[in-house]
Amino acid sequence: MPSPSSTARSHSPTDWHAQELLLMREVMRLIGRSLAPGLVLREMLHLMSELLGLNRGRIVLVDDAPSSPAGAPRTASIQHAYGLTQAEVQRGRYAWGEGITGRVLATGQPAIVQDIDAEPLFLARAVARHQLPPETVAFIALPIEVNNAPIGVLACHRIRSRQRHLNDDLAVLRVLATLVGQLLQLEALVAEQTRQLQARNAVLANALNTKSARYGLIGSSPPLLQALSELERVSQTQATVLLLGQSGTGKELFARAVHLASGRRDRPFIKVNCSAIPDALFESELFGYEKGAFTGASTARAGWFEQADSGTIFLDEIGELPLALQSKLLRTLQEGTLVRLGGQREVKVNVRLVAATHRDLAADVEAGRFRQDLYYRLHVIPIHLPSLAERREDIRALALHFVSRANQAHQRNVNLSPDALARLEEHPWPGNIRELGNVIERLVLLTNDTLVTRGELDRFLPAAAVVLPPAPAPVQQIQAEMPSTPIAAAPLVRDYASAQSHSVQVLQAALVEHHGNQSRAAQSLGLTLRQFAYRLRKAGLK
Ligand SMILES: Nc1ncnc2c1ncn2[C@@H]1O[C@H](COP(=O)(O)OP(=O)(O)OP(=O)(O)O)[C@@H](O)[C@H]1O
Repeated sequence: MPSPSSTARSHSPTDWHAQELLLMREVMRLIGRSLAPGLVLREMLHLMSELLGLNRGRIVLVDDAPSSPAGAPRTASIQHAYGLTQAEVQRGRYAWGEGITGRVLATGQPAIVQDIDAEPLFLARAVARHQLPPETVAFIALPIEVNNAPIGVLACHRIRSRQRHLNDDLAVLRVLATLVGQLLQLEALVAEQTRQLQARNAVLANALNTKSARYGLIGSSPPLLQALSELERVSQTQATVLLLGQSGTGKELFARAVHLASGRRDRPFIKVNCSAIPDALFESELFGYEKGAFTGASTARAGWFEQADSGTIFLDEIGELPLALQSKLLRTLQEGTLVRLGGQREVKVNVRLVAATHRDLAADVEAGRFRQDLYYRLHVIPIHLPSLAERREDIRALALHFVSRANQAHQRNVNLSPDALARLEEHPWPGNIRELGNVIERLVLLTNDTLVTRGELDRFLPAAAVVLPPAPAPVQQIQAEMPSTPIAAAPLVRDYASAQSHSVQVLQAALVEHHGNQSRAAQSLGLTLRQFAYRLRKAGLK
């Protein structure tokens, strides 16, 4: 290429225009080649000098010193340069408002110094005056902005006695300063996303390495690991396990873990949600029926106990089991046999029972709602599952796990900012892990942002006062809503009061009083959990 000073002085306006276009084309080409702005910016400054005679170009950027105390004076320094020695670059540090460069930073306004020798504010700090040509030298400094705030300065020297018009140089420099701002903003965005992905990977890798991951359980908090080690100790035995814990704490996942950790892992795992089955259907569902046992029983059918033979049966919400069936269950557990509804024959079953409840079974025994002998039988190995509030250190890993899962399921690319994760750690989570999972899924589906911050997250967090525990599985909900026409004479059919027996306000007040605990709220109104849940749904509260 020709030397800058010779070309700069002999071009026609058309030549200059061609040089400008060449500069732009070269810079654009470079941007496409590399994401590292250092290379692009240095080459841009080189071409400014080579093609337009705008010499000793430099990019001064605000010093980003997170360790400096709040309120410390801000400074900026030369980060990219062309035609400056190492020592000159080192000297290029400016306080806010200091000299021409500092002023451009402080005001966000461009500065054009026609003659540096005549400008008292000009510092000649980076390049000493005697290093510059003896003729009149101009200095141009333009702000580099991101989101309308100056983050740096693009500056260069210019020999004043050239034919090229100053305004033409300014027009090109303005475009270049805008481009630099965009490049730096992109670089910051990529760096932030990379940092977040690395942090997320670290948390997920850590979670995967823990033994809980073997059962699909995320978390490594001491209370979770404690529950897990109790589980592993008993999994190889045949003993009944009783999982205690609030709704949504992972009782079903733990029940599956008991099954997977046992020698029965290749045999069936049958889950039964006792709170979702109408009383009249309990016996036939659990123990099966013979042909002709009731109207409509045109064929015999094995119940869930038989289907779980040589595997594991998980009776969720066992506190909801009608009293009459509690004694039948006890017999099956003690003798390993059952008799189908309408049958005579004893059928042998080899089933391991895992039961779960969020109720205080001891209190139910006391109140005569639960058989004491069955309670003792179930209570051989109780495992307490911690609430999410007792294991806040797991919230981050769980949240990231749910974000990943929801992103995959809905083909989205949503991330949580560090302050959003901190907000999740502060939330009380009365609905525990299920509530956390639901909030994250809703957020991933509905947010318009790819990076969700604390403020955006707040829109998705429920108001603290009324937090409803989650609903049972959908199929079983349908069963629960079926009219309760007794199939066989059930000795303990609960009285189904009218669905409008309690107003919305009464239902809501009961929930608030019992901190969202549906069982307690139902009890306080003299309703079963199912009756209560049904009314909630009817009232549109669920
Ligand atoms: N440690 C965990 N890691 C990942 N997901 C979990 C964990 N614990 C629970 N979950 C998820 O949270 C949700 C609720 O868990 P689960 O159904 O096992 O709770 P629960 O205690 O049985 O609730 P309920 O008493 O209401 O039946 C499920 O989607 C489950 O996959």
